[in-house]
Amino acid sequence: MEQPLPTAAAEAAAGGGDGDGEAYRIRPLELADISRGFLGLLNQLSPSPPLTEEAFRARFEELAALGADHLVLVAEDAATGRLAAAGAVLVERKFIRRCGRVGHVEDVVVDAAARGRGLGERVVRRLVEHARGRGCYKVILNCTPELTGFYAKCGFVEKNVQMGLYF
Ligand SMILES: CC(=O)SCCNC(=O)CCNC(=O)[C@H](O)C(C)(C)COP(=O)(O)OP(=O)(O)OC[C@H]1O[C@@H](n2cnc3c(N)ncnc32)[C@H](O)[C@@H]1OP(=O)(O)O
Repeated sequence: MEQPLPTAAAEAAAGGGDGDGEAYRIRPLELADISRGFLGLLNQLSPSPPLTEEAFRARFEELAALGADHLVLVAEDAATGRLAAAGAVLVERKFIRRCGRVGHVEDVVVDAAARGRGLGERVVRRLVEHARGRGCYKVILNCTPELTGFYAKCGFVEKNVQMGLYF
């Protein structure tokens, strides 16, 4: 039986479930989303080799075990049932800042055909609200310079620089 990630209740409590007659319903990722275009959506973010259903399920269950500290949101097109956007936030638990928490926004993507209608901003704002509801004192993300305007619209300000080391 299909179960949404257990973060669903916490996310709903933080303002989720806005399916009230809107064209897109933003909700937590479900196992069945593999057949609603989730992987194709992620492919628009970063082209990857195809993922088997088994691998998808294993990763889904791994993330579910993290509870509300890891939330993947998707936007479902109410008319077609296909996914039009996705994004994730994970909550880092620190020792500093009196054992403070930091939200990390990752893997935000809107289907090419649905861009420019405010969907990306809606997803990001919902991820931020989730992090705030989990007690985070800040939310951070990495992006290319071309996207700073988009994230500024979502309330972010530029701070420091990103560094990476790839294997
Ligand atoms: C942390 C990360 O995940 S970074 C990776 C981000 N994802 C990608 O790059 C994947 C490919 N791109 C996309 O999926 C989309 O273009 C997104 C997610 C960047 C934007 O999604 P959209 O739904 O098109 O954005 P949305 O319509 O919500 O835009 C909100 C506002 O930001 C503005 N905006 C959107 N994209 C940009 C941009 N690249 N530069 C500047 N402003 C932008 C819009 O004009 C809009 O402003 P307005 O309110 O004044 O009209």
